Amino acid sequence: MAPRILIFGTGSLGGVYAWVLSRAIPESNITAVCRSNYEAASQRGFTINSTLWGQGLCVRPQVVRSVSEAVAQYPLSFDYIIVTAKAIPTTLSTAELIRPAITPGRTAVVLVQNGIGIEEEYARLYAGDDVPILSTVAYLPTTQTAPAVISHREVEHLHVGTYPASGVPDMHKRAAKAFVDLLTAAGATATLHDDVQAQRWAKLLVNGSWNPICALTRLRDGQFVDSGKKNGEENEAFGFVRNIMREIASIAQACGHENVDDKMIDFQLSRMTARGLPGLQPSMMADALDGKSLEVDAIVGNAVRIARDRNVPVPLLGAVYVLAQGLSASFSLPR
Ligand SMILES: NC(=O)C1=CN([C@@H]2O[C@H](COP(=O)(O)OP(=O)(O)OC[C@H]3O[C@@H](n4cnc5c(N)ncnc54)[C@H](OP(=O)(O)O)[C@@H]3O)[C@@H](O)[C@H]2O)C=CC1
Ligand SMILES: CC(C)(CO)C(=O)C(=O)O
Repeated sequence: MAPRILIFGTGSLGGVYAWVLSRAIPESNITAVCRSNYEAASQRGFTINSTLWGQGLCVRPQVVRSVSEAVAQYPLSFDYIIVTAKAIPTTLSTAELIRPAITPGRTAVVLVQNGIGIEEEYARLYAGDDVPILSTVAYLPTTQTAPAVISHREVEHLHVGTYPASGVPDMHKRAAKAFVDLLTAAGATATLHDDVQAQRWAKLLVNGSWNPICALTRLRDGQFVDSGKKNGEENEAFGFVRNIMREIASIAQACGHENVDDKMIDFQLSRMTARGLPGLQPSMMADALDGKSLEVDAIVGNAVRIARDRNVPVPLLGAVYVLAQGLSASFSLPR
């Protein structure tokens, strides 16, 4: 039987994964929890414009406003809950909000979110409940350009592993493999890892640097580097990004991920330089332009705290954290 899937927070990434999964399972098996794009998604479905797959691709999942509405329609039946809401603190946490849709022994929670340490509240809440927590790392540059209309470019790859990496029941490892097999059947690119945390740190090189820098400066990655060009002088903007990546790599290394090194930094930087101008708009920049709360703690603050615990000096990342935190706070002040 085709699995039944609940996508919680169906914006840019969630909309694209709804379309991807609809290539392997009936779209009626996919339920999308939506908020600001609810009207558009329920009336017209999601439209994906992709440089990889083509323009005007449409998917029409079941669209609901809440987890309780989804559960009322399909009680005890979700095999996967894919969390693609932003990893920001809310009064009732996302981990708590999805609880009614979880059937222990059946449902796996798939976290498709950037950052580090984002899995811990789920692992704490569901400890002993036989609920596999799958941690994933998404290379999928997407932006919602209008409600339920999403542009995607360049690359599509999901790294998947259990959280934690070891000491979990075999059933959790099987759930991770089954999810990778499902994406593969859908024609997507997914890699199964016994321990996905090194991949998380490798991606944090990109998100911990570019996301806050682009949010703070309102410049895309290529535009930011271009802003640092001076005749005959070293590009300070490029050097700044590299130095932040070096700080993130030194935290990763202190956590035992030695392959997050200068070579990997060069690789991540080369992806940006290959793109040219104007460059990519990271998801945190999209939120800053919309005046929304930023994923500051998931993407920067947690790494800074790990650095402090391990006595790793991160002066640049620490400064970026304080500034991005201030920017995020500014959006909730009355003007
Ligand atoms: N965009 C990208 O290129 C990439 C993003 N990521 C990561 O993936 C995650 C998702 O990012 P992205 O898709 O860009 O985010 P979006 O903001 O585009 O989508 C998140 C969606 O979740 C909805 N949502 C949040 N809370 C609720 C709720 N309580 N009930 C219903 N809906 C809710 C939001 O609604 P509303 O509009 O009302 O806020 C929004 O539609 C983030 O962690 C991001 O860092 C990873 C790789 C690439
Ligand atoms: C930088 C990017 C697009 C990489 O996929 C990303 O993860 C984000 O926008 O948050």
